[in-house]
Amino acid sequence: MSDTQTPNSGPDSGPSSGGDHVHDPALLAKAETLTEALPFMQRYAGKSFVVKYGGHAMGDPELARDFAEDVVLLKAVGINPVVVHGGGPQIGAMLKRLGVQSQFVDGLRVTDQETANIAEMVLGAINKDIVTWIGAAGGKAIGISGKDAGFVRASKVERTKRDPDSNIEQAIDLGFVGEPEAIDCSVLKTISDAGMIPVISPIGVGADGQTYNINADTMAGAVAAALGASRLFLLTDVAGVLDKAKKLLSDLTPADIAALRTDGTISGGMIPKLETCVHAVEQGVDAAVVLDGRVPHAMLLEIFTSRGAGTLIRAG
Ligand SMILES: Nc1ncnc2c1ncn2[C@@H]1O[C@H](COP(=O)(O)OP(=O)(O)O)[C@@H](O)[C@H]1O
Ligand SMILES: CC(=O)N[C@@H](CCC(=O)OP(=O)(O)O)C(=O)O
Repeated sequence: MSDTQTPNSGPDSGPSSGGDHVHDPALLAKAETLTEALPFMQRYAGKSFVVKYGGHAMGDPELARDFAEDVVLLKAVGINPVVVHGGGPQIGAMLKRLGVQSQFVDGLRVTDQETANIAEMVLGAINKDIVTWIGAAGGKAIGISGKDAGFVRASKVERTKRDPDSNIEQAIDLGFVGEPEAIDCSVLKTISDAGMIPVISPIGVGADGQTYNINADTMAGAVAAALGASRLFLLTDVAGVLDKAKKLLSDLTPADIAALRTDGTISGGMIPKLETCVHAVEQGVDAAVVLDGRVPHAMLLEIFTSRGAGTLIRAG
């Protein structure tokens, strides 16, 4: 320490004269926030957290900066964050610009070869943006898709729908929509062990080399399950899962989610999101959380304070 520096002369040390600042409530509140975080830091050190950053949560550059800072902070306190990103709205905008029609079935984009190519291109650009934000926040990120080192082998998603007239199950062809069949976690561990943060684009490769468009929630859940992650965070553009009266549901089990789906409370993109959460917790992930990505530092508040945010999903 230099001669001119005193123990309280940090950038935010407040009034410099007298002893009053020792009891400065703002300073004490900051110290309390840090000590409140301590048991959580101790509990989670060395654990993997998978964070899915949705396309809807990406719009605001300030929020993107906050998100990157949160991820870098997790890494700095010994947690291994793994980022999986979406980009649905951005893919939709590009398809529109190029005059390509697009439709969704249960939150999944029907994907022909041209759509798969465009999705891969748009997701690749988003991937590098996130890598750059993390770099700007002082972290080191490596951007990869499931094609890199072939780490996500995908297979075609098969869906059926019951025809209301004949009551017969009919196959629906979603094209090149894939789901992870096998994930090679050694690639992620190599990146994490080297002090870097993997940033994953939701593209997989089939046994035959075919490119598959994977819903980013599905990808995140599969990565979390394969890693045996402690937490799966799904950042989106709503406060969490809402009931029919738009009230936040703060805790859900897989049985609750099945009932919400049957009675139509959840629809669209929330369907694959919650399917993912159920799958992840049933595969051993301790908990999944649907979080509001519009709230600055939503993830830090959820992880390092005792006030929960969003909707927590645990195995029943
Ligand atoms: N019960 C529900 N509670 C909250 N959101 C819901 C519900 N049912 C459907 N949704 C929709 O799910 C959307 C989130 O999914 P999605 O659009 O795929 O987001 P993201 O791009 O962040 O993954 C919300 O914006 C909302 O429109
Ligand atoms: C098969 C499928 O639906 N793939 C998604 C992949 C991106 C995604 O999931 O992005 P969000 O998380 O932002 O919605 C798509 O084409 O939109």
